[in-house]
Order: sequence, then structure tokens, then C-alpha cells
Amino acid sequence: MSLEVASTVVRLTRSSSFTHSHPKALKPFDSGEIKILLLENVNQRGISLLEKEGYQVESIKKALPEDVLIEKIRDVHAIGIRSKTKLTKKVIQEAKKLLVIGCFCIGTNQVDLEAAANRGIAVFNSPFSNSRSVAELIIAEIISLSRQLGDRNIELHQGNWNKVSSQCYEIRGKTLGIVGYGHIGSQLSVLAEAMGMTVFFHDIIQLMPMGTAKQVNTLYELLERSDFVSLHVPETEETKNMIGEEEIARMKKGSYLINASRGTIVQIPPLIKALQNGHLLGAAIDVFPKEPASNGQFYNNELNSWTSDLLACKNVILTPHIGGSTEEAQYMIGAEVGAAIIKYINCGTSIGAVNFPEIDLRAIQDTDKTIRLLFCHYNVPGVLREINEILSDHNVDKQYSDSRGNIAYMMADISNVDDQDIRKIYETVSSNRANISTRIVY
Ligand SMILES: NC(=O)c1ccc[n+]([C@@H]2O[C@H](COP(=O)([O-])OP(=O)(O)OC[C@H]3O[C@@H](n4cnc5c(N)ncnc54)[C@H](O)[C@@H]3O)[C@@H](O)[C@H]2O)c1
Ligand SMILES: O=C(O)[C@H](O)COP(=O)(O)O
Repeated sequence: MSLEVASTVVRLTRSSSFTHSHPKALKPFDSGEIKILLLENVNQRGISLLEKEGYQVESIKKALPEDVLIEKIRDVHAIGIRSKTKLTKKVIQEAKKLLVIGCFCIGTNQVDLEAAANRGIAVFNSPFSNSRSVAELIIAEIISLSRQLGDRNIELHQGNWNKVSSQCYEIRGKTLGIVGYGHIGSQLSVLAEAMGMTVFFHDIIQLMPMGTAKQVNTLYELLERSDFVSLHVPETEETKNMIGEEEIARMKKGSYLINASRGTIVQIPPLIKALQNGHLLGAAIDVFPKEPASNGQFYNNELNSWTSDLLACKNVILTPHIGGSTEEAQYMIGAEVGAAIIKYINCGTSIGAVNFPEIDLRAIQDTDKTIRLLFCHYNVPGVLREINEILSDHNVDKQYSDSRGNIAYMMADISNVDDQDIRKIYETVSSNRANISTRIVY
């Protein structure tokens, strides 16, 4: 293995506060050219950042079927996806070179996070870059449902003048119930109060209310008190099918349901029944249990068997998972996740990873003879002692280690090493009994 193997020269972006010398340009030691696969139309900002690093970037606008994905993922060091690509254990097992997964979105439920960690693959997302966009969409939907805007718009497009005020209301003074008071739920809370609404929320943890919002103890209490119910929980074992027949029955007669979280949270057949029998006056749905892989594909009963029944319901706003689809959000997500991928590949920095111990070290200063060892391993007793024995002949400038569950990650900057030392360190560390992955950047 030669130091010349790596063709990608990259820079550490953090500079040390202890010295005025420049951060050293780091490059991966034991990998060839870095290949990145981006799916689902990742924003140009992310593509440009990765290309600027000299990586080979392939960007595809749609999600891939599993067999094609498996073929393509075998060859790449990083993959960027959004909410549709399912990175299952089966897919991840085929990804022999994969170092890092970038979810260019908020949700990470589409990735088997544990399978990735067990292969030493860090997963990053953008936790709040599109939160405001979602919250604004919900405000638009609350007004639209309350005024039956969707139906009036369709009617007039069809040449039908239908001026009605029956069952059309102001939102001022109405009650909004938010399920899941995280980044989106709390933004929505502020906007809704500014529109004159009263806000209740339900969350599994105790949270500081924004403005005059109030946390209620149970989901049922929230459902019974709200004119509008908006869901902002992640997809977990507990939230799957969270809103079914019983929960819809608990909602106030004449209320509205909004779901822009995940398609698995709401059971649609009981929702259709409640819309048909008038228990609910409307619904807005942005996410579906099964969604098309790309634009232009049909949304019909072949995807979800109840689709035509839902389409026939009055005052139902259906949108193609656009909650986070604004120029602002996509640009910020491209920048944030693109940067996280670069820092992980080039410097090993795992701060912000959702499945991995989060560590970082200050930049290596501009000296040719310092390397950074990145060692991901099983968290078993005695491993660090074994690694430090290997390093004991060298000068370890700085070192940091942390664990998360059964996975641990160590970073060490080692100075005054030559090519032979580097080779030896790599070979001995990577053959340690607990090794998951060993990388050296220099
Ligand atoms: N439609 C879209 O385009 C779009 C865009 C962004 C996010 N999302 C979805 O919205 C979800 C929420 O986003 P966020 O940024 O607000 O997440 P977040 O993690 O900031 O907040 C989620 C909140 O839900 C709470 N929660 C978890 N389980 C719960 C349960 N069983 N009952 C009640 N509360 C529970 C959490 O404690 C947390 O406070 C994301 O996970 C994603 O799936 C959709
Ligand atoms: O998780 C998210 O951020 C949203 O669901 C948006 O997903 P998208 O990037 O696929 O639109």
C-alpha cells in the first residue's frame, strides 16, 4: 500500500486556537478515488460541495429499486439519500466500501441504523433545516381546510362557480393539537398562536411550551380537545399506526386531521370512513405508506389499495410529500449534509451522526509527518489498551474515544511517522480482534 494510492487531497476546515500555523491537508490513506452516489434529486448545493472535494459524484433524480441499488452501492464510499430509499440490512451488507450515509432530510427511519453502525458506517441527517418549511405548510393547510380551499379551487378549475360559506370557518380562536413537539411541532406552535389559535401539544417527554401553549398528558386528551390535530412524530415502533379507528373516534366531531410526518402513523381506512360519515370535516395528507419512487409515476390503487376512496373524499388536501420541499430548506440540507460527509471522509469527524459515537479532534497542523488514525471497533474490554500498546512506540499528539451501545470509535493523531510506520500501524490496528473498520488519513 502506498501513500500515493489516495488521489483525493482535502483540507481540514477547523483551525486550532493554540497556534497560527495552517491546518494540514488530509487525504485518505487506504482508499482509492472516493465515489459518491446521490439519489432522489439531492440539491445542487450538496452536489457542488462534494465535487469540489474532488470526489467522483453520481447524482440520480429518483430512488432505485433494491436490486439496482445493491449493484450500485457495492462500489461507493458514500451514499446520499432522502426519505424514499430504503437502506435495509440486506442492502447495507452489500456495501463493502461504504463509509458514510448522508440522509439529505430529517427522517432516518428509512435506514437500518444499527446495521450501519455494526459495519462502521456513520449516518448523518439534517435535523432541522426543513422544519420551518413544514410548519408553514401546515399553517396553509389549516386555513385551506377551514375554508375548503382545495375543493373550491378544483371546482372553479372545472368551470363550476360554487360560492359557499356553510362549514367554512376562521381559524382564530380554534384549538390546534400538536402530536410531537420537536423542531416542527414547536415552530408550528408559534405560528399558530400568531394566527390567534389556542395550542395544546402531546409529547412523550416533558417540554417547555412556546408562548402560551400547554402540554397535555395523554394523546386522547389532546384528540378530544382539538379542532385541528397535526402529527409531527418520527416513525418508531410506538408511532406506527398511532392514529386508528379508536383515536379518530376520540377526535371532536367536525374536526380536521393533518399528517405530514410519516405515512405509517395514520391508518387511512378509518380516516376515510370518518370523512365519509362526516365525523371529520377534512384532512391534509402529505405522506403515504407507499410513495412513488420519482416524479411522473402514477399515484393509484396499485400503490395503496384505498387510494381511489381517499381521492373521492370531500375537503381532503393531498400533497406528494412536499413538507420540506422549498428552495431554502433543500439548499440548507445540501450544505449541511454535504459538509458532514466531507468532514467524516476527510477527518473522521462524527459529530452529528445519529447512529455512531460522536467525536472530533482539533485540526492537525501543517506537518507532513502526522497522521490521523480512525478506529471503529466493538466496545469490548481491553481494546484501547491493546491499541495504545501498538501506538506506544510513537508520539500520540492527541487522542479521543467514545462509545455508543456496542460500537466504539477512537481517533488519534500520531506525529513523526514514516511510510513504514503508517503501514505497520494500519496493519496491526486493523487486525485487532475488535476491529470493525480502520482508516488512516494523513
Ligand atoms: N413531510 C415532510 O416533508 C417532512 C419533513 C420533515 C420531517 N418530517 C417528519 O416529521 C417528523 C418530525 O420531525 P421533527 O423535526 O419535528 O422531529 P423531532 O425529533 O424534532 O421531534 C419529534 C418529537 O416527537 C416526539 N415523540 C416521539 N415519539 C412520540 C410519541 N409516541 N408520542 C408523542 N410524541 C412523540 C419526540 O419526543 C419529539 O419531541 C420527522 O421524524 C419526519 O419523519 C416530514
Ligand atoms: O424526513 C424529511 O426531512 C422529510 O420527510 C422530507 O423528505 P424528502 O427529502 O424526501 O422530501
